[in-house]
Amino acid sequence: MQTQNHIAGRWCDAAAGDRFPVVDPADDGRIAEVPDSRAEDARAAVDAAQAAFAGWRAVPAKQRAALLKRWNDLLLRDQDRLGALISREQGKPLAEGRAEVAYAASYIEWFAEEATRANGEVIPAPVAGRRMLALREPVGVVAAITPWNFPAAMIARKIAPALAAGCTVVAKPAEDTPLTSLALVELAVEAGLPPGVLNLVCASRERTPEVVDVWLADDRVRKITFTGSTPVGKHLARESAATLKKLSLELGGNAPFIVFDDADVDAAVDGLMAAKFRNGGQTCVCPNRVFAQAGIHDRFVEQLAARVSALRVGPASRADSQIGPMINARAVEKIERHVQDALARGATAVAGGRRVRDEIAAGPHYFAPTVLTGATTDMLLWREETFGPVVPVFRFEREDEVIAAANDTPFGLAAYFYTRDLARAWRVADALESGIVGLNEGAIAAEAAPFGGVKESGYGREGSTHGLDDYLHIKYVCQGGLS
Ligand SMILES: NC(=O)c1ccc[n+]([C@@H]2O[C@H](COP(=O)([O-])OP(=O)(O)OC[C@H]3O[C@@H](n4cnc5c(N)ncnc54)[C@H](O)[C@@H]3O)[C@@H](O)[C@H]2O)c1
Ligand SMILES: O=C[C@H](O)CS(=O)(=O)O
Repeated sequence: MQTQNHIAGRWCDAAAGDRFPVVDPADDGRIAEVPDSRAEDARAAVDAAQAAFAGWRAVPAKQRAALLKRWNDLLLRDQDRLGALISREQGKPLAEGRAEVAYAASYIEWFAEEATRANGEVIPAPVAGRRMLALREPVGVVAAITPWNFPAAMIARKIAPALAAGCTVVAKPAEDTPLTSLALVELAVEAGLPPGVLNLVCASRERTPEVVDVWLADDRVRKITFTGSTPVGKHLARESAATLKKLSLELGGNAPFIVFDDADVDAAVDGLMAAKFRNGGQTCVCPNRVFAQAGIHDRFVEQLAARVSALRVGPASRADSQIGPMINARAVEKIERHVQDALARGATAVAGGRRVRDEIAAGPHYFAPTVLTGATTDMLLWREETFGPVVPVFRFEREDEVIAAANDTPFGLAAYFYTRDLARAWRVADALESGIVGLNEGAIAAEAAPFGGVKESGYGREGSTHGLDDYLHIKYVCQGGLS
């Protein structure tokens, strides 16, 4: 298990020698300790990335692609080991941990292919004697800051396009889940990544601002790519303005999930189960508010409650666990606060509604998969992202009413709706204010898709052919004297 920073091609402790613990959310048991970095370590990482940039950008794209392909193959070779590590430090069921490794690898494979397609343009000159070109060039040193909920996939979908574009990287994983990122960097080194191209520093929650503030202020860092909460995203946008860095912000969500009277209700329940309970609801694109039209509301709730009540809660060490522990005490406290607030304001729990602690779910961070009916817009879970296994159901009558409700949030990451009316499908897809729309589908994540939000869910796109653009800028070259 790799437990040191990686800077300039060397595995090393923090300069001050401090370390912090990484714990298993299933029981708060200590897994390992990793460096608790400070400003000195952050600067050393930028020094290394800057020193490596000229050489890395000069490597032919096909060679960069070959290295990424080797990295992809190594993740798949070690899928069981990495999946178990993800589940151990993040808590998700083992099957989800393994699936996340494949998901992370799919981004690396995708950008290995995209690396060789960063084509420029020759532009027809409007006047004689000139040759005009648009070149796509790597932006330079990229700082990547990632969350705990998908510790492999989130960092892979940042590092892969950055390296594909010819950028070099300094990265800081979430304090709750650094071990997965360290393991991925270890495999990148095994794949042949040159020293300084990819540098990773770990930091505790307390030391993270000190590390990231160095990167924000350093004008050698030309881009920040961040996935996490909207408040932190806004902080990074403010603080990076002084050196005008390029930004990609994948932030919080508050996804609506709408089921119309004309929907296939069975399919809608299947779609909600897939979208909502992946990673125990700790996913930025999880439905956070479910709207059921009056005609199918009761049938939909009855079917949903039965499915949710049957979900098995337990640690990743049990093969039959479907809902793992939440990441930490703060997460469970927020979920409990949302549920208790909703119940106090008139909601009814038709499934779950409380913490779980039994002989199987023996740790302190479990919450029962929950369905609340009678949800109203004065509840905390209306305006805040619960980030847990809680489904509040709001009843509605008309299409215009539910569109207004769905859009009544500062967030705009994902939205879902189920209908079999073709005209309604396009009316609603057009009207929803989100970067991602699931139409009769709850499982929308894929490396080929442009993933990102609007409004206060951020900007920039990860994955797809658009994902490389965030790591490139366009240089216009005009050659004269040719007539
Ligand atoms: N849009 C997406 O793709 C996406 C994906 C995953 C999570 N998220 C969002 O992230 C949130 C949950 O994840 P989280 O709790 O890890 O988010 P978070 O914002 O607390 O942390 C994300 C990262 O930012 C770092 N960070 C925290 N405070 C910082 C500061 N002051 N300066 C610099 N860095 C700081 C953390 O150490 C971590 O590495 C949710 O809102 C979720 O919706 C969004
Ligand atoms: O939590 C946020 C992730 O981006 C979700 S997904 O795995 O990309 O769908």
